[in-house]
Amino acid sequence: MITYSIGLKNRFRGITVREGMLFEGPAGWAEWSPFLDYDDATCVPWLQAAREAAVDGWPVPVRTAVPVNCTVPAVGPERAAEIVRGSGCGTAKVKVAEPGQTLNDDLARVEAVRDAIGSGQVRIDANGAWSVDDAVTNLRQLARFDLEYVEQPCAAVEDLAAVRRRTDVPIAADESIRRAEDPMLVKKLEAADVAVLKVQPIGGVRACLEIAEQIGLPVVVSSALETSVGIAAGVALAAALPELPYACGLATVSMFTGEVVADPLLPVDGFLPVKRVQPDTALVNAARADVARTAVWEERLSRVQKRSAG
Ligand SMILES: O=C(O)CCC(=O)C1=CC=C[C@@H](O)[C@@H]1C(=O)O
Ligand SMILES: [Mg+2]
Repeated sequence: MITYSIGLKNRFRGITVREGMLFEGPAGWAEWSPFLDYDDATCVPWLQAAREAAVDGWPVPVRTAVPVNCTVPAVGPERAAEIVRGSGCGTAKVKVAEPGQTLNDDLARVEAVRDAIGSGQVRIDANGAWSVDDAVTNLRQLARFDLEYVEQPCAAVEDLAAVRRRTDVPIAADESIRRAEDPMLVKKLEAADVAVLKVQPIGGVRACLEIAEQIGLPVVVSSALETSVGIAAGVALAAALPELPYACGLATVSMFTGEVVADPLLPVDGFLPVKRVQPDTALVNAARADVARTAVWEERLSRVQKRSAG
């Protein structure tokens, strides 16, 4: 059992360091890395996903490579353009509505990304930060950069449905699926055009495949900001889906300042290869968390294990 602690190049989702655990089972390596602000109950599906990776393995892939977007955090326009140009990806996902920033910050960032990517696709993610009215007015301005879709403009699924009826920009549901009691509400309320699925929060590749089948929407597989060990599970899902019409949000390894795998899952010409990965001893040792953080994670794991067994 390894606990890792790796810095992020830019603040993302309010964090600058990513922590998690890695372990090996008969089927291969697994990552368990629920965000630190999640309570124990929320961490249970994350553990199911790790068990699937370690014990059961993943379904047979139907493709050998997965198209991916580059992910642009809430940085300034110059840095945003640099990230896009350095990625080699034909699709970019841009974070908007960052706390403490303004619509003008978003407009400048999305404009820089549109310029950098040329005729490629630009999608944005508001992480549920807008009200329905704010979403409609902000999208009216942001739509001039030709958006592929907006991910989770508002927090409530009813609000997603309301925005969808008042804008031409397609809507993707992320938190409304991964953090909802009933992910199928998105379908019932016709709240989205695209379903974003993340393997760890949803409880594994097979759990995601089931949702994909039931929800009847095109799926974008996205990362939960993992090392290449966790990203491999997302790639396995994307590789097993019968249809994959959009680029996936799995090119996040480059957001880390370190890695645990010698041949990391970084995109080449906008695609990730479908493969399992193996941690490298020297890289793992460099990424290893200190004694205090390791103890925190070991306690967390044992609490969540008890909960998930009971
Ligand atoms: O989708 C991507 O391009 C990368 C993954 C990503 O954006 C996220 C990963 C982890 C936590 C989330 O806040 C965030 C998201 O909301 O989609
Ligand atoms: Mg999202």
